[in-house]
Amino acid sequence: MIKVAVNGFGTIGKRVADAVSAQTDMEIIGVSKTRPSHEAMIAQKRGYPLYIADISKKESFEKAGMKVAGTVEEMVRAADIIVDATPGGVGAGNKAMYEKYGKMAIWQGGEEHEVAGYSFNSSCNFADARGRQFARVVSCNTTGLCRIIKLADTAFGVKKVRATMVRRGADPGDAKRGPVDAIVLNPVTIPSHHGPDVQTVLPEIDIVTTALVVPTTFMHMHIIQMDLKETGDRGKFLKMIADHPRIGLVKGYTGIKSTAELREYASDLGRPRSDLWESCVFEDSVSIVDGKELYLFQAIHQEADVVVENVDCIRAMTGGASTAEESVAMTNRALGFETI
Ligand SMILES: NC(=O)C1=CN([C@@H]2O[C@H](COP(=O)(O)OP(=O)(O)OC[C@H]3O[C@@H](n4cnc5c(N)ncnc54)[C@H](O)[C@@H]3O)[C@@H](O)[C@H]2O)C=CC1
Ligand SMILES: O=C(OP(=O)(O)O)[C@H](O)COP(=O)(O)O
Repeated sequence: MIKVAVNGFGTIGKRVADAVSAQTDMEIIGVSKTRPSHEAMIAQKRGYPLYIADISKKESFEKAGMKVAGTVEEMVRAADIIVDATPGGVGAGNKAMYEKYGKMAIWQGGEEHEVAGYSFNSSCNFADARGRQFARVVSCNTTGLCRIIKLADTAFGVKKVRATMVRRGADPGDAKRGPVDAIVLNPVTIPSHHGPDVQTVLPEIDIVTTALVVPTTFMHMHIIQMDLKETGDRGKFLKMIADHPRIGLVKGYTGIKSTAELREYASDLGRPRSDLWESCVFEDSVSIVDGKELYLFQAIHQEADVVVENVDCIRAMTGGASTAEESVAMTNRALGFETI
């Protein structure tokens, strides 16, 4: 059993903990919280040993009826590998602690590529993770871009990519963030960080991205155009998408044209937390113009797509599976996850 600790039990961390604990070859040995919040209560309910960054807060957890297993440092010592899902920028500060105890660690997309020197996506570079002490799972948008670009590149060769990300303003539980009434250019400058971030995984891809933020909470929407090296074949590409274990096809006949309907669909499917671990490509949007220009829309559930990638990254680094196909199949099976 691979002993996994989750440092930072928030939006991503709590999902990674549940996904890890569903696997037959991994176990959660601890999760960390800074305050006795509603998420700490859930950790306790799930039976995850609760560690705290600041041990002087122990009493406040105990007053709230929560058992504290120890400090984050003690949790790190007990683990084989740590998934660091602390807020962007905080995780890098934990590197010295992971180095001190010689532990493997995985950071999230809110950290710079340089924190690990290696960025991961299971559809693209699984084998390169083997034997590494550190890795970073790229951000939710970058994960969605990597999956579909790699697939198109495999099918027809990709000459260049131009993409725009329409990003959700805040996660559903994030009451403090906006915008409430604005379309925000984020950033105003071009490119957004997503293009260079894709190149940390797929360095040969010519890509420019732009991004804006809108007042929604569930999913990002990508408008993607790729110039192909060979003449594209729509039928072949749709079949490849349908066969991909991490990309789902939103069929035209479902009538789904929005993130709101996708959320309803995920909820009706009985997905935990309405999570869509797969990229959701709108079938009717997939178009090939003048033979070599591919266009499509895809929706990306920001809270979910990186979760399954973290599970695969654990296996890739620890040698728990020898190929991406093997790990992806194990991860999906344990979660009862079949793409839409
Ligand atoms: N929320 C999203 O849509 C996505 C987030 N990410 C990345 O995942 C990482 C985590 O983001 P979220 O889960 O959204 O953040 P979050 O704010 O929901 O959760 C972070 C958790 O870390 C805890 N924490 C804060 N400081 C800590 C410390 N010093 N030690 C231990 N725990 C601490 C907080 O209490 C909280 O539970 C970031 O790098 C972010 O960029 C990646 C993909 C999507
Ligand atoms: O990784 C994400 O987005 P990103 O791919 O745009 O960096 C998550 O949606 C977190 O984004 P946030 O930095 O807007 O909270």
